[in-house]
Amino acid sequence: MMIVGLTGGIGSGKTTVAGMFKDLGIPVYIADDAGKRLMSTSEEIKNSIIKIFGEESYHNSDPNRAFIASKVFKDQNLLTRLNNIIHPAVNADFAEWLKHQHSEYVLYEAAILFEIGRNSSCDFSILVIASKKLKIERLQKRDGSSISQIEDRMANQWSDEKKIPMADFLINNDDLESTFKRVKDIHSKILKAGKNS
Ligand SMILES: CC(C)(COP(=O)(O)OP(=O)(O)OC[C@H]1O[C@@H](n2cnc3c(N)ncnc32)[C@H](O)[C@@H]1O)[C@@H](O)C(=O)NCCC(=O)NCCS
Ligand SMILES: Nc1ncnc2c1ncn2[C@@H]1O[C@H](COP(=O)(O)OP(=O)(O)OP(=O)(O)O)[C@@H](O)[C@H]1O
Repeated sequence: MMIVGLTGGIGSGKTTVAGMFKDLGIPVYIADDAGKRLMSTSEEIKNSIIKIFGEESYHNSDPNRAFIASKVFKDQNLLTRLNNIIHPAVNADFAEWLKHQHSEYVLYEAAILFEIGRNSSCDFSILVIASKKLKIERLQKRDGSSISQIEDRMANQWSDEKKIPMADFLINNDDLESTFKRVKDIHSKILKAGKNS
């Protein structure tokens, strides 16, 4: 089964795009959601996080995400340590999930893909982009985030300029109608590539 990686900077619209593939019948694995779930259910992850960030990082079994975010997006070394705890657990969870899927291909959606070399285990990669102005507007509307909170996260992700040449398919997520057209176009190209291989 083919694995298609879907990524994009914060607020680019990757979850919105993933939903469009889901509507076309494609199984979608959302790595950010899996990471969140595993942080709340795995004692091993919880203990490793508390070791680094202290007791304030959890309230019982609930991670204090705002507290952890306030630390890691200001300190690359701490973010790498957090990634090193969560990513192997997400990879194992994805491998297990994949065993139960029956489709020509599945979509693996993640905030960081190229940054951690995860694209090398994908058959194709899709990058969602939008202008910085649009991303900030959408995030402020969705989360009420401040510009500095958004910029801290952007600083920990590669720029679109760096990622664009690495992606097999690009989606410029301006308006939903043209994005859905592009999704259908990419979907048929992936299906065709699968038939020809
Ligand atoms: C730091 C945490 C607790 C903040 O939680 P919060 O609910 O505020 O954010 P959420 O997880 O919904 O992510 C929102 C956006 O932040 C950015 N972001 C999240 N993790 C990362 C990361 N490791 N590197 C760069 N940007 C990131 C992305 O643009 C993402 O879409 C959380 O993001 C986290 O645990 N991140 C590290 C693990 C990870 O890489 N997760 C993503 C793929 S598994
Ligand atoms: N083409 C679009 N037109 C208008 N609003 C959009 C469009 N695409 C996405 N949005 C809105 O912008 C916000 C961000 O989109 P979405 O959550 O899909 O982005 P994301 O890349 O997954 O974000 P994050 O990086 O925070 O996980 C959402 O509220 C979504 O409904």
